[in-house]
Amino acid sequence: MQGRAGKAHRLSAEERDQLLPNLRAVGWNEVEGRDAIFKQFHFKDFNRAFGFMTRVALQAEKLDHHPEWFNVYNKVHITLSTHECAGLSERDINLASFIEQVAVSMT
Ligand SMILES: C[C@H](O)[C@H](O)[C@H]1CNC2=NC(N)=NC(=O)C2=N1
Repeated sequence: MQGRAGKAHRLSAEERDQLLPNLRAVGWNEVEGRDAIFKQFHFKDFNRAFGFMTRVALQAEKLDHHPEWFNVYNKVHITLSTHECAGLSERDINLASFIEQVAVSMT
């Protein structure tokens, strides 16, 4: 069981300036009116979309940090935020980074 990836405090402005540009560069965007990030993923088919979700889900369990997500056929919409601090924490950044690795391997 991996420990929790990072503390659950809201990211400071400096941390955001450091950490968010890399995620914006691959399509993550801040959510209007909520301290969260969002990205839409499109896969070739449902199988790949659900395989992606399965791999992310297993990591979310290991990290005890879970996405908010929606799936219809080959599309997966993901919102990340840390409920404990009602905002973005490094756990969200870590999970987003993992999600990107899985997504790249599922194209
Ligand atoms: C009890 C359990 O450890 C907590 O509810 C975990 C579960 N997964 C979580 N996921 C997210 N995104 N934020 C949390 O604060 C959180 N807390």
